[in-house]
Amino acid sequence: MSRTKAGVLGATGSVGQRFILLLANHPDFELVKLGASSRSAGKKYKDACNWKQTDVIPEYVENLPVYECKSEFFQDCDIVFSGLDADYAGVIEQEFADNGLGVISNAKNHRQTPTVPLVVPIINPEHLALVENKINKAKKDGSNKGFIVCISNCSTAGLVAPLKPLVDKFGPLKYLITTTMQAVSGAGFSPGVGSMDILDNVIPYIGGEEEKMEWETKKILGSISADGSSIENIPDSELKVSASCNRVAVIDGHTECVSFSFQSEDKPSVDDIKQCLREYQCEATQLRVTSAPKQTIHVLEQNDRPQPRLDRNRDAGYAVSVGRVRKDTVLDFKMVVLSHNTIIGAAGSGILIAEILRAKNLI
Ligand SMILES: NC(=O)C1=CN([C@@H]2O[C@H](COP(=O)(O)OP(=O)(O)OC[C@H]3O[C@@H](n4cnc5c(N)ncnc54)[C@H](OP(=O)(O)O)[C@@H]3O)[C@@H](O)[C@H]2O)C=CC1
Ligand SMILES: N[C@@H](CC(=O)OP(=O)(O)O)C(=O)O
Repeated sequence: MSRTKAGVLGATGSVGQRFILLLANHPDFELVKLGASSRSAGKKYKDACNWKQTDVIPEYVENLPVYECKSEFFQDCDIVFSGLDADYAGVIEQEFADNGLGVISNAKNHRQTPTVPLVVPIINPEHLALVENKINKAKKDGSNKGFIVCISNCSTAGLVAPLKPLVDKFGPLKYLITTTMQAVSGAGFSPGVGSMDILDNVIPYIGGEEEKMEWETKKILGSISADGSSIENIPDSELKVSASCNRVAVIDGHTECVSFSFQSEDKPSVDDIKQCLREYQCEATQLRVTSAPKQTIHVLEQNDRPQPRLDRNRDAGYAVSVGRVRKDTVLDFKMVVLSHNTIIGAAGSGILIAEILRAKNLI
């Protein structure tokens, strides 16, 4: 099978750089086009980009030209990954989809659209059925095959990862409370978080983050409509979610303290919870796609884990770590969750979604 040709929008930014690292030498994808703002367009990537990754820029990417983000320049791509600034992503991604391109987006703009799946690929890949239905329709009647898939907010990805297997096994949740400690890479590079603001400090506010976590959870845990064209969120009356978000002096890896209650009065034990999480295997692993984690959720027994520096790279950042699972005195249970915010919380999820679409011959 030949490699799938890929483009990256917002290629110079924090998420864009992570896309480039993950696509470099990827056996399934060939990175052929890069896009960013008009400030960068026309330059070689190495001159347009303020590279901040700990690995060097892949050699063949250094001299690739950067294009303006217009679909006419990306028609040779089979799939386009977007790490665009959310101030511009909405219009640009829609123009790409309207012109026949498939876009996997990290930006928030289209997440609330019911016909756009909001996917954490280790958790709800079944929502990609919306894309499958659209592509199959296009094959039949020649309609536009362009689509947008959104990746969730990075903190939401970590939150829902252990909850979905628990809901599948023990039934719906009633209450969910999370307090996050989010890495600085989540705030991007331009301008990002200043060192004078974050060193020796904690910032107890991340604009818009709490609202996103509270509603995105209900879409990701929601279901596909009967006609297969949209996602129906869990109603607010059935699940109450409360998020408190904080920025901490960590480079990569979002940590969350999560408490939750099930609707059912028939409660599982702490051991039941841990066993369910350990046994969970995501569809990507079953499909054996390239970046699938071997172990989707790592349950850690040491009482001081997970920690971002020690645990964020488990399964190359595609897995989520859970520790300190215990009974809660107010809700049913509490635990600590850690996820790599730019891998399973952003670019890595995009790659995994594309690998799943490719495994199903949809791209
Ligand atoms: N960082 C993270 O962990 C996560 C971020 N996200 C989301 O991903 C997106 C990107 O975030 P991040 O990488 O942190 O942001 P950055 O600020 O680091 O990068 C933004 C990118 O958008 C490009 N851009 C800016 N203005 C325009 C424009 N007018 N037209 C075309 N391109 C433009 C920039 O190009 P140029 O260099 O030319 O200005 C740059 O490539 C955001 O929507 C963010 O909310 C989602 C999940 C996690
Ligand atoms: N806001 C997140 C990053 C993110 O995921 O943002 P968004 O939901 O806009 O994609 C952070 O600061 O860590």
